[in-house]
Formats: sequence, structure tokens, C-alpha cells
Amino acid sequence: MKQPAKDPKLIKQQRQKMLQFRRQLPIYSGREAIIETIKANDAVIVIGETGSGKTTQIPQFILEAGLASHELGTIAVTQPRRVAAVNLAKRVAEETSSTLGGKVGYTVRFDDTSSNHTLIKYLTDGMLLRELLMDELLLKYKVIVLDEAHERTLRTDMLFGMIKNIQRIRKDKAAQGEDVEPLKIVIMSATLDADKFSEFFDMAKILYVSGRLFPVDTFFTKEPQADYLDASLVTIFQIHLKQGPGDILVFLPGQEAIETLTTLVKEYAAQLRRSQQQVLACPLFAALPPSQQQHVFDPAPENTRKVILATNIAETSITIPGIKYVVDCGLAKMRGFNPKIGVESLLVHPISKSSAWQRTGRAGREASGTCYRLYTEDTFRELDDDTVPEIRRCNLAAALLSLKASGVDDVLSFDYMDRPSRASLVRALEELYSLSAIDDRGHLTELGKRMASFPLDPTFSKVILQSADYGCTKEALAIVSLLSVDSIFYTPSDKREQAAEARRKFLHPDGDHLTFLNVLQAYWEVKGDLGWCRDHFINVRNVKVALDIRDQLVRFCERNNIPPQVSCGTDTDQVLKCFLTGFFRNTALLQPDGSYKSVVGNQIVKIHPGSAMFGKRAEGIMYNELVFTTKHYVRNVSAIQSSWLPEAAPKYFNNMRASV
Ligand SMILES: Nc1ncnc2c1ncn2[C@@H]1O[C@H](COP(=O)(O)OP(=O)(O)OP(=O)(O)O)[C@@H](O)[C@H]1O
Repeated sequence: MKQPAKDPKLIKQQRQKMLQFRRQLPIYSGREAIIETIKANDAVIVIGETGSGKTTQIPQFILEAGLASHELGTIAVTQPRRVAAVNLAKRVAEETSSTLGGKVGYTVRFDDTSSNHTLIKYLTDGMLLRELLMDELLLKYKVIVLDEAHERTLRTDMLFGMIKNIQRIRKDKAAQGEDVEPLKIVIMSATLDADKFSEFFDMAKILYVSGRLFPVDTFFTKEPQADYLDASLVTIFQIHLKQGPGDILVFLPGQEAIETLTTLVKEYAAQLRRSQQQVLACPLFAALPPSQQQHVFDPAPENTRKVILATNIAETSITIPGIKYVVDCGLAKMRGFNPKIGVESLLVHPISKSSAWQRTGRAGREASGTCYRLYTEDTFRELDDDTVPEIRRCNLAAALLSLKASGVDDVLSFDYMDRPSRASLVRALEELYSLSAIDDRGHLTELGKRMASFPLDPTFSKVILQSADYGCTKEALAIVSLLSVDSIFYTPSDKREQAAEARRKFLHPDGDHLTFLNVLQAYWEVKGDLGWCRDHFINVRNVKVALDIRDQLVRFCERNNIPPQVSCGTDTDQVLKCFLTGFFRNTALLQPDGSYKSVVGNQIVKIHPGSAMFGKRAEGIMYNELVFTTKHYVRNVSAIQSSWLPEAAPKYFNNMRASV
């Protein structure tokens, strides 16, 4: 249908209004200084409070000053999270009165709205790393803006070193008369150890932008809170019943907490009188499909207060219209890695001060706001200033694989801003070697190249790539997708027995992986019937999310010439053998006393009570996750035979034998 033409007078008015708004932003008064500094320096660090206008304005300043163009090269602005990249591009397209995908666009995994016309592109740091695989010097760009640098994600840290190197090479080439534009780098954040960054980028110039558009009042609790879910619930309804209009954004550590609180908020909201303002609970976490994530940006219906329950994906960069109140439980799930036993874990930790300020900064963007921190002021003072960089606390195999795929062969002497310990670098290289992603001289193999091109962790991409040889791609795709969501089961605390009973019919004697497959097959047979899901305590939303991921992986397989429908039928050992090619390190063998000892690290591990393998004995087990609580629990567990191990990872197990 043809869109009605917009009234030119209306367009002009909207433009004027936007320009007026932009001019009010604190950063606008520093416009000239920012432009001059970027003009005169190769690298600039901009520190400005949350909401001062860094992310939306600086790229526009650069463009307006003619520092980037189709001839010179365009502007890339990286974001650690896709939801931020998408919404910033939308906002800046609006501010520049252009259509998304024209002058302003975004590129995130599986979604690209940029075009040949795009001059300002918002993209995730992962996508810029991917572009590096095609264009080693990123010649397309004249200016690269690394935003939210304080987050220190693994990918941003890799980009720091790589982009610094690219800048040096381009400068040398230009000095030698080659037709190459030197690259400009802008690093931005609200909270940053500016000197450290400046030193890393060869004494880059630092610019401070003071002020924010609207104030945010911050409150702490008087006493520590024993139960953050309960404290969040009480705070939400206190705000709702006692405070003025405005939506609420609640920060929680993970999907599980969000789902529990969403249910509780709905239950409480149902008790509100009809005459009272209603409450709409909107979850927001990374595993939600992007279309559902976008719902949080929709205005609340009339006479309704929106309560957004989010993980830290809403922590930086984004402006959610309508948010006036922020509730911060002070916790986040963070990746950790124990290089001794080579196992990664996802645990709930207190956040850092810089995260707390970022969370606070999500209020006060359109008007003044309030932030309720569900911890005491003393607790806040004891928080670390900054989050420990991910590179120091997670498994580096994926990072080193992508460094190698982008042409950085000597990963040990790569220019890291915070050098990971030698032990974790060596361990990651060993892991890549045993996965056959690199050869014995440390060079990337053909398999390694293919693994790097897949949008998954190397262990999972190996499983999918090997599934063609094991004839079980259909099963591998289904299980990998189901493993990428929190849980496909739903266990209400008052119906544990019933839920366990209802699920019993899916149980596969060989464990969780094949049990998941049984659930999915049954779900397909009943075509996802909601009543059936309810009766069997299946978490429909998570299954749908998993199926969405599966669709994306199917497309990826097709592009890589792996037929996605190849199935091993009833020969399900093939599936487990195939998973072992990626997860051979996550295995444990039965001991004479009935316990299981991990093959790597010789740790006693216990099977989680929620597993299909709980209470069972098998010669060996393979697991996807190790959770540290009081004990080392393993989750998502299946039975294996020890004789399968050498076949799954010949390099690893032959070496182990040689060194015994
Ligand atoms: N999608 C949007 N809808 C409405 N207003 C917006 C939107 N995006 C940005 N703004 C307005 O522009 C202001 C500046 O946003 P911007 O993201 O540039 O700030 P910032 O300094 O980069 O903040 P942060 O450090 O939190 O990322 C916001 O405070 C808000 O008032």
C-alpha cells in the first residue's frame, strides 16, 4: 500500500524540533572542540556522562564536519549489544530525517540494514570482527568509534588491539604514498580509566564532556536484602502505588529470575482494582527473539505502567522511551573460567560501580528520574570500580580462533590492553589444537576456518560441522538450539512432583541430550499445542526461542553446504559421538565407589538432580555445563562409552596417553 505523502510543513517542524532537542544535549556545547580534536588527532577518548549524547551525536558531528564521506570512508560505531545497535541506528536515522538503511544503518548478526548509501553504521563488535575477515584493513571506514569501551567484552578488547594495528599499517601505507586513507579512532564511555586507554592508544587525546540532560535521584536500601526478587517486587509496587507516572526498568541477573518475577508481577497486578492504573510486565533478555525484544520500546497502552524486567543487555547505550524509574538489584550473571580444569561457568556476581552508574543512567533520559538500588550504600562502596575485563575471566578459545581467522597468527604476542594469563592463552591454544582447529604449528586448519565462520562457540560449531560425517545434522541442530536457551521445562515450585511425572515419558535412558530431542519430536507431533505443553510442563516460550535459533542455524548450514535434514534415525549413539567431538573435555568417568571423576582436571563431579542421568550409573558421562555451588554439579548430561573418546578427539587423547 502506498504511504500517504507527508506534509512538507510537518516534516520541517519535526526537523526543527529534533534540532532543538539535539542542541540541548550537554555534548552539543562541546561540538566544535570535539570536531577540532578529532580532526587533529589519530585517536581520541571521549568521556561523558550517560545520556550526555555521545553515541547519537558524535557520529553526526564527524559527518557534518566532513571528516567522513563516501570518498574518504564512512563511520562505524560499535556496540557490545545488538539491541543497542538497532535502536541507536533507528534514533539517529530519525534525527537525521533519513530512512533507516540510507544514510544511517545497522548490522547485527542475521540482520543488516546498511547499504551503499550508509555513512553512519551502528554494529555489534562481533560484526566488525566478522568484517575484518573480508577486509583486513577495514578500508571502508575512515572513522571507527568504539563505544561503551568500559564494558571490556572479549570482542571489544580484541578490537582494541586489532584496530590499533590497522591504524598503524594504514598510516605507514599512506606515508609511503599508497592510496590509503589513515584511520581515525574514537573511544567512548561514561566511566573509563581514561589514562590507561590513552596510553594504549599511543597517548590519545582525552576529552571530558560534563553534564547530563536530566538529574536522577539515587536511593539505597537501609539494610541488605536477603531476597532480591522479593525486594524487587515490593519496590515495583511501591513505585506503582505511590509515585507519579513513568515506566519502570528493573535490572535482574538472568532469564530465570526475570521469568519468575514476570509471573509474580502479573499475579500482583491482577489484584489491582479496575479503577487503578494497570501494570504491564515486559521481559527483556538476550535469548528472546529480536522481535519480542523490540516490544519493550513500544509505548505502554493507556492507563498502564510498563515494567521492563531486563538483564544487563539494557544496561548501556539504550534509551527506552518512558522510563522514569530504575530498580537495580546489583547483580549480574557473568562468565567465569577456571583454566586449571578448563571449565567455563556462568555465575551470579555483584556488579561493579561502573555498571551501577550505567544502570542508573537508563533513567533521566527524557525527564528527571529516580534509581532505587536494592543494596546498601556500604555495599555500593565496596563494589569494584570496573568489571574485570572478560578477557581475564573467560575461555579464550573462541577469541583466539577469531584472531587467527583475521590474520593474527602470533596470538601470544598480540597487543592486548590487559594481557590474559599465559596459562589461559596456552590452554585455549591447546583446546583449539585438540578440536583440530589449528595444526601442530599453530596455523588455522580448513576446519578451523569453517568453525570461525560459524556464529557459535567453537565447541558447538565443531559439533555441527562434524554432524555431516556422523549423519545426524538434524539432531545436532535441534539439540544445540535447545541447549542455547535456559530450560525447555517449566517447574512451578508447588508442582514439582507433577512436573517430573509428566516429563517422565520423554526420558531417554542415555540422558538429557536425547531427552531434549524426544521433547522436540513430541512437540512437533502435536504442532506445539498449548494445552499439551501446559500438561507436560514445557516452557513454550523457550522452545519457540530455540526453534528460532534453529532456523537461523539451518540457513547457516545451507550456506556451508551441510544438508540440515540428514538424520541418524534410531542410531542415536551417533548423536552422542558427534557431540563428543566438541565436548570431549567435558567428560567424566565412573569410579569404583560410584562417583564420577572429570577426565580433564580429575575433579569429582555430581550429576545435577534435574538431569535425566541423576541417580544412574554409566561408564562415562559427557556434559555441557558445570555449575559451582557447594559442589561441582554437571548439567545437560548424557551417557558415553570411554572407548568413544579417542575417536572423538584423537589429538587430545593420543597426547594424553603419550604424556602419562
Ligand atoms: N530512541 C530514543 N528515543 C528517545 N530519545 C532518545 C533515544 N535515543 C536517545 N535519545 C535521547 O538522546 C539522549 C542522548 O542519548 P545518547 O545515547 O547519545 O547518550 P550517551 O551519552 O551515549 O549515553 P550512554 O552513555 O548511556 O550510552 C538521551 O538521553 C535521550 O534523551
